[in-house]
Amino acid sequence: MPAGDGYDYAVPEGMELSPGDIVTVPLGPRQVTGVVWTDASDPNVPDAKLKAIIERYDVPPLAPQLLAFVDWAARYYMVRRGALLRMVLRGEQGLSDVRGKTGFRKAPLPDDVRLTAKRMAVLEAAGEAPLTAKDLAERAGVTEAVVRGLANAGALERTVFDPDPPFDAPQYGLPGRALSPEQSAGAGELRELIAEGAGTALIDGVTGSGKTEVYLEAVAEALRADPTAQVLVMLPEIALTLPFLARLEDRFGVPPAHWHSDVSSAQRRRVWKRVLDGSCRLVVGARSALFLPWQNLKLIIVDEEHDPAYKQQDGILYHARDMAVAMGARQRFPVVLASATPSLETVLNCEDGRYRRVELPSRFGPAVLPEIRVLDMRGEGSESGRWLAPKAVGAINETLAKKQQVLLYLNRRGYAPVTLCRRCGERMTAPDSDTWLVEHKYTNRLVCHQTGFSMPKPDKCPHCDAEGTLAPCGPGVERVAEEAQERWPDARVEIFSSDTVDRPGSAKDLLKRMTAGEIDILVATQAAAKGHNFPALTLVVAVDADLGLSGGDLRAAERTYQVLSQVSGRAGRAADKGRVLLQSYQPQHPVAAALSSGLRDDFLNAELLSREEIGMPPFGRLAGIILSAQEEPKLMEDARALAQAVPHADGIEVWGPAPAPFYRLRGVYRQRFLVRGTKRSNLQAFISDWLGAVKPKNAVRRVVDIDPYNFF
Ligand SMILES: Nc1ncnc2c1ncn2[C@@H]1O[C@H](COP(=O)(O)OP(=O)(O)OP(=O)(O)O)[C@@H](O)[C@H]1O
Ligand SMILES: [Zn+2]
Repeated sequence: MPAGDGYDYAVPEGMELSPGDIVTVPLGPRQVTGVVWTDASDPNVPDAKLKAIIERYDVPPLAPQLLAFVDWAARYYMVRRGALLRMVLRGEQGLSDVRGKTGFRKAPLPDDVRLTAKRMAVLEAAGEAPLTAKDLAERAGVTEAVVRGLANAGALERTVFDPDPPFDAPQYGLPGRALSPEQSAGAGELRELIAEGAGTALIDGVTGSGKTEVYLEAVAEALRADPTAQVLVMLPEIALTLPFLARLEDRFGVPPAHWHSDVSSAQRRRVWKRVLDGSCRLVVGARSALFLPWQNLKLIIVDEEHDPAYKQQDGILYHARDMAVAMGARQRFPVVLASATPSLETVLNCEDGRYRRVELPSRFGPAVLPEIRVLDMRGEGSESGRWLAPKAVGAINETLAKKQQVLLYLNRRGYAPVTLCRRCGERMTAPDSDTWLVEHKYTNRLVCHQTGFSMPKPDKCPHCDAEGTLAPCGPGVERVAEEAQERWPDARVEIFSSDTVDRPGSAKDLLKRMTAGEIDILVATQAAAKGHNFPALTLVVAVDADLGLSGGDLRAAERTYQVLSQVSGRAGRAADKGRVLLQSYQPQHPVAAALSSGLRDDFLNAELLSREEIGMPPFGRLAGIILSAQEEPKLMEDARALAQAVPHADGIEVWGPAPAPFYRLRGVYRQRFLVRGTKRSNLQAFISDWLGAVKPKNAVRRVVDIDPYNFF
């Protein structure tokens, strides 16, 4: 059924079915996996016309509360039920019957085996535990034929096994670490929440206060209270690191199941299958883990709840934190959010008494919060072509002299954000988008960060044909790293951004080297801001603390505040006190003031007030409607027709159409409406009436974004 809202099928004689059963059905010329939604049939479709269900899988049915949630979420996000169900079925390879599969594992190497590079890769990937030819080939990056060839040569042992064994049960009875009195009190409150069996709590604790230790107590309690309870610990993708998994393994005695975009298909299949049969009881995952086929979910932890990465930006535009809270409320289980910089949505929910607030105001152990200073770049700016102010250079000198580590934070990938022709002023843009190309020196290419388009950096200006006139403008991480290496030739300088850690494993390596003190200066984008513990890191410099304040985004100030406090929170997490320098051209901005004074709540209150004044979230509700088409006239026609058809509704306003900030992206033109309502408005009903009244023009795509976070 993952096609639309559902289809009717006939049940063949002798097949017993109930809602939630997973089946194979014919759909047009194909056979697809579907889920039985109801046994009620549509009286308008004569039984004789129905095609029959082909097969029912011998697995437990999806839980009734999961079906109900899919229905609810589909209505909330105004998408087809089938589209949401497709996310639930994302591990459907777990349906194939794999009992008694042939697997391959390490064997003593016979002398006469010819070893090629591909064969070596397989031998390296093979272990004591058997893997199917497919899984082993995937790990080694070769074809299955290579695996079979090695087995035939006697270098791998063939064996029959279950490739998706159940997960070992988490040992909730192990003692956790000794908690501080503050942490104990917090854990006590969460245990109360588990006993009550419902409600949302926020662990509001400064960076390094030990929020993880506290919520792990709640996890243990939920596992203990119900022998079939399942628990999900959700993190932003990027924070799902090895040290975090190791911490969970320490606490519960077994490696936790984990789920995110980088897990192998074998792991994905196993987790999905074992969540469905209920034997996998503890999953650590990124946002999509919310849609695993849970049987008895009893607790969700949402760590770093403020993180914008919880909002999915393509496909179904859901917000995983919001969905977790909604799921808990509808299925009656507790949800625990954690953050040092909670979102305004969550802050307001706490103030209105809807969420319980658990506070951890100080760092654990001897560590204290770093001292934060704003460097006024208007007075003490850097020399031209350089990006570090003299005071920052001085502080870095002192830190390196003490053999401590420095983090230079700049949320801009690449070498330079803009490439200009010095002769004619031409700004390099992508050929099919209104986006600037960013120079990446590392690869010597110009890259569009919106679409991923890239091209070699040309020798000549494409506009005026002058040679060698294309010049980088402004800094990216690569350029700051270049400056650091020039100034401190002996220092070990490395870059942490999605370009330098693009392979699975490379981020792990880099974090390991940083933790072990093998890097002196780490130049990093937001990728390094989250959750890491670098014991010898005592100085953080935000190279451009204003970046992010511009752009007219509703949440610009809030996000800048959050990311700068998170980055600052990396400094001085062990015994040595940390220092943070924020280079800013707007030192009087409330964000800078709140960071240096440490008066977070003043900032939050001021920000709440200004949102309330303009009726914006979290006080009002927003939805975006994005129209896109390859042909501009059709797009404009559709936009005008919609603009004329805006229905009247009390408390709801529609703005637009306006060109989206990137009007042309990948050759597609985009116009946008923004709908604002009050907290009580039914935006979905309004939008559905409105869009339903105007038949879309051919080839114009309309996407509804409920609770938008991005306005491009
Ligand atoms: N009770 C405890 N016993 C021993 N070590 C602890 C305890 N509580 C916290 N720690 C240590 O303090 C450090 C910070 O803890 P943790 O990572 O849980 O903080 P956090 O509040 O999640 O921080 P952030 O918001 O910065 O990610 C970690 O190295 C952790 O191991
Ligand atoms: Zn030119």
